[in-house]
Amino acid sequence: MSMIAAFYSSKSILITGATGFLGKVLMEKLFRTSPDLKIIYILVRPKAGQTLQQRVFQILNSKLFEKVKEICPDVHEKIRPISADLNQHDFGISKEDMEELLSSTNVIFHCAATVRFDDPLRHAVQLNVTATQQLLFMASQMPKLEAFIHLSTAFSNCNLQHIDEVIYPCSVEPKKIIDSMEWLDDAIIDEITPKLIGDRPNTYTYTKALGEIVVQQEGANMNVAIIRPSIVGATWQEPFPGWVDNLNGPSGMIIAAGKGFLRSIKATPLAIADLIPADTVINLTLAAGWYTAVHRPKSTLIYHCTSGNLNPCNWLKMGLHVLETFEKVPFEKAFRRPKANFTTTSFTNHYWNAVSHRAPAVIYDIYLRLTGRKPRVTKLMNRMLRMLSMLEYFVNHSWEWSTHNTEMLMSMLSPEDQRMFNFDVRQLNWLEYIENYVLGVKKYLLKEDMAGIPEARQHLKRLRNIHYLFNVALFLIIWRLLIARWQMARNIWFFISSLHTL
Ligand SMILES: CCCCCCCCCCCCCCCCCCCCCCCCCC(=O)SCCNC(=O)CCNC(=O)[C@H](O)C(C)(C)COP(=O)(O)OP(=O)(O)OC[C@H]1O[C@@H](n2cnc3c(N)ncnc32)[C@H](O)[C@@H]1OP(=O)(O)O
Ligand SMILES: NC(=O)C1=CN([C@@H]2O[C@H](COP(=O)(O)OP(=O)(O)OC[C@H]3O[C@@H](n4cnc5c(N)ncnc54)[C@H](OP(=O)(O)O)[C@@H]3O)[C@@H](O)[C@H]2O)C=CC1
Repeated sequence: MSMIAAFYSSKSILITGATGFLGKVLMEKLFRTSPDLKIIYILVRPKAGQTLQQRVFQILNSKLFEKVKEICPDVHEKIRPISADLNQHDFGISKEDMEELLSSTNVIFHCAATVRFDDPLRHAVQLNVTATQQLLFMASQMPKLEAFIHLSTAFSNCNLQHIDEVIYPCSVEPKKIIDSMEWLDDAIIDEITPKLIGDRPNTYTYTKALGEIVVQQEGANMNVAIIRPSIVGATWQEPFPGWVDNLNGPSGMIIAAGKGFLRSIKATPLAIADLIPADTVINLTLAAGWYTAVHRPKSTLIYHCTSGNLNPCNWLKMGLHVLETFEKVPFEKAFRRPKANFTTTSFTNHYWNAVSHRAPAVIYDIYLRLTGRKPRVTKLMNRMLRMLSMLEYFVNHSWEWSTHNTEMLMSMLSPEDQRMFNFDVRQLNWLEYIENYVLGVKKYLLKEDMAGIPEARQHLKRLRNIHYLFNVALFLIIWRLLIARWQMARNIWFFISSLHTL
């Protein structure tokens, strides 16, 4: 019997961010491996005109939960959505709900965060720091609490090159930052943001670092652990390979490349592409929850959930394999053929952005306008370029994350748990993983049917012919202009014609 699965059976578990990418994989795994668990409370806000129940219904009816519904048919009754907005005081939770949460919760998984890189500091602090502090305050009033697991990011200290499983101090104490957000106005916050984030690239990584310090300080008397995943990608094995449901990180870029929008990217080809599958992150998270509650380590343990030092893969290998997979499973209605390369200098990057990204978008929009349709490609292209500029930092640096705690945890698991909650990335075959990732993006994100592959291939052939025609036409126009204006070009032309008549 799995010790981890047995631990979660009959437990009341509170999850924040359960409607997010990792939160859903976490809930799925919990229900699949511990169908006897008592209840999962999820803090959810109503969104896009949907009630809490509708949001939960949508999640449970997705493909991700198909296996769970077989194993745990009463899953609907075991999820209790609680109306909560982490931006509000006490999260806006009703008195009755709060009482129930405080008296029943055994384990907390704190996954909610803003993962947007460019969020204004005030908003990022509110969600990634203040809300974490408030949740810890709630946790301190839970008599039955056994473990508090905080999801952070391996990039919270990305200003360092070698990162250990420790919490690093920030120049200003989180409490001072939280306080100052209350009285500083937006203009001043915007002005001081670059100074505060210092050599980190964005407010996300900075506020996640502050969040960790808060966890260490406020959670000193609790059983707390921090998980630091690197770049989370589609699932590797469970519940099935390739599941992904948002555009963050590499997924959006895979779409952009597969649809022919992304043709070049400024990246260091041999830098480590530290991707980690979502199910690996969740297996480690659940194992850490069990270990924290049962073994009660004396200090807050931090677990790096990264692949680089155990099973490294670089951007070149990854990029090439993504492109190779497009040949097997092309995406439908591509804008251009999927073909991309890496640029390494700012000059070549600007050049290829102009020639391969902006110019085709402008030309296509002119065509749309001429045929009476609404131009839209330049807008899409600008959005992609913005995203690309935000990701650039992460594809041009390499980090070394030590993984002593993660390896220690692995060694503490029974053989059964090592199989059921596998987070040993040494077993990951990158080529197979990337292929399934691209396939997953096609099926679950783009919702494209595999039956459409022959038509997608035909479309790519048409694009290739248009490309050849375009190049020939361009060549003839330039040549004609040269002959008209340049004596040397005329001489060459006469020379070639005379060769032909010989
Ligand atoms: C020689 C061979 C060469 C081979 C070459 C091969 C090359 C070819 C192969 C290529 C593949 C392999 C390499 C890939 C490299 C990837 C590197 C990844 C590094 C990741 C590091 C992560 C480290 C940290 C990890 C963490 O710890 S955390 C997780 C990471 N966090 C994020 O990734 C959030 C980022 N995002 C934002 O920060 C905001 O999104 C923001 C961008 C500001 C926009 O912001 P804004 O303009 O306001 O737009 P939105 O409101 O967000 O969206 C507005 C509209 O755009 C949509 N849309 C949002 N996004 C995206 C998106 N991506 N893509 C497309 N659309 C998107 C949205 O659906 C909405 O559509 P609509 O509803 O309007 O129709
Ligand atoms: N994905 C990645 O590449 C990585 C993620 N991480 C960390 O993992 C955790 C989960 O990330 P991921 O699942 O990808 O993120 P998502 O963006 O997919 O999910 C974020 C979750 O937080 C919830 N949330 C946001 N704001 C509020 C709010 N005001 N009140 C209540 N809930 C809110 C969202 O709810 P709603 O659905 O209502 O928006 C959603 O459920 C985060 O802590 C992140 O920092 C770390 C490394 C990499």
